[in-house]
Amino acid sequence: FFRPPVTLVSLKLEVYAQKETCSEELNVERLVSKSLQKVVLSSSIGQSVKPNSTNSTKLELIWGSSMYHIDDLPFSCNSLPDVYTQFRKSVESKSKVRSCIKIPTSLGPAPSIKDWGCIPEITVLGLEKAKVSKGLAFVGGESAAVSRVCEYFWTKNLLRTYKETRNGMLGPDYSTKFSPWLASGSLSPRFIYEEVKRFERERESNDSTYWVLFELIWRDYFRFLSIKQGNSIFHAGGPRKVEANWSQNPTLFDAWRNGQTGYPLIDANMKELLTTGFMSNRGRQIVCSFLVRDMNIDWRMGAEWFETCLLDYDPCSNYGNWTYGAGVGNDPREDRYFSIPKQAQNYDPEGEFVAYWLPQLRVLPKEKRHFPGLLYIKPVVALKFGNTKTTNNKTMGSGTRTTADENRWKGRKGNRTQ
Ligand SMILES: Cc1cc2nc3c(=O)[nH]c(=O)nc-3n(C[C@H](O)[C@H](O)[C@H](O)COP(=O)(O)OP(=O)(O)OC[C@H]3O[C@@H](n4cnc5c(N)ncnc54)[C@H](O)[C@@H]3O)c2cc1C
Repeated sequence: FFRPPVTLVSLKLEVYAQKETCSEELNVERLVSKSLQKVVLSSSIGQSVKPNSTNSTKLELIWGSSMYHIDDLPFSCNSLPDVYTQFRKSVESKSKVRSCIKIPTSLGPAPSIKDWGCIPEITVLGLEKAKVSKGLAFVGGESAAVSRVCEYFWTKNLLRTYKETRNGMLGPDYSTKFSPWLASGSLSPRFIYEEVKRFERERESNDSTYWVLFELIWRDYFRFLSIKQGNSIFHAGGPRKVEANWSQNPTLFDAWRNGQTGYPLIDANMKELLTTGFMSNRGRQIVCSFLVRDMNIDWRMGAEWFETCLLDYDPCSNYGNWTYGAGVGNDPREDRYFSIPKQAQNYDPEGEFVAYWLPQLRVLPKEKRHFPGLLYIKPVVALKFGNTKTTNNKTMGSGTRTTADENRWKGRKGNRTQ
């Protein structure tokens, strides 16, 4: 599936798309380019013209997905720093974010294409519209994306407080919710950068206004890392080739993906993902840690489930974050355990989030909602560090991975995950 952010068939018969970095996407680029060379064109008088080197339709790939342009990095992608902070400090001091290109006043007439096809209604696909009162109703396209930037920054003034609210889990406004538009190419990170800078000039400049850029630099970092690390971001051992004895227990994995683990914080997050295609960053870190640390399940199964469900799925950010979460990413300091009792206490102290997604918990007093005991599903695994609220985030080591598990996985995901 090819999702070019901008695809224009001009009168010169060129197709423009954004340059991708990961192997499956690069393969699609090659296939599209090859197929375009075979496109038979109609001349102005309606005759078929044989494609040749001068008249065949060309695929023009343009770098456009990151905030810092790849050509403006102070190092080549192959010598990218292995630690995020080094990358961030380097680009912040040595590179400049390019301005957005001005929108042309006119693009000329649209090419005459008889049948554009149509996008099927979701009911035709056997799906139903989810009824979610506490979330953002994502609408596709650039206009909706720009409206969201305008709403979040200017109308609601939420950029001022982003750093304090960004770890929330419930509602439309604890974080920007820009990611689905960024992933589909409907929103440029350079546009967000310009709007942040304008906000800082016209309203206020503080830690929160900076923090949106800080997060967008993470996004850039994962994209550039995918060039440096190639397919190793899809491999069990990750870029560091860590040997670990992961399980692929289907019962445990199904409990996780269907939100039936017996831990309301995990189940509520997984139900949100299944229903809406979105999950907060806090939720993603918690369910990832639970899958790999408490369940010891192969992190790639989790990453692939996210790939299936997420509206903002992007191979670089998804597999990049999963490798970090599983402790196989290039920076071992990011190898963290998220204690469910502690996360529940800090980020959902009133049990509002879990009660929203798991209505059966609403009758319980707030302090019982995260550990409802016999009133809820029996936990499918015990927590590594028990149910105490005082457990700190811990760094854990990993064991040795078996060849049998590795072979089973190869069958599912092809070459990319060898
Ligand atoms: C296991 C896991 C998987 C993830 N998979 C994806 C994915 O497939 N696609 C995706 O876009 N993000 C992914 N993320 C990153 C992050 O969770 C989402 O970008 C964020 O939750 C989107 O919500 P938001 O736009 O409101 O973020 P905000 O908090 O408002 O952040 C603003 C923007 O910064 C970027 N950003 C923020 N955090 C991160 C991060 N950790 N890594 C990379 N970029 C970040 C995003 O583009 C985001 O839109 C993943 C994180 C984890 C822990």
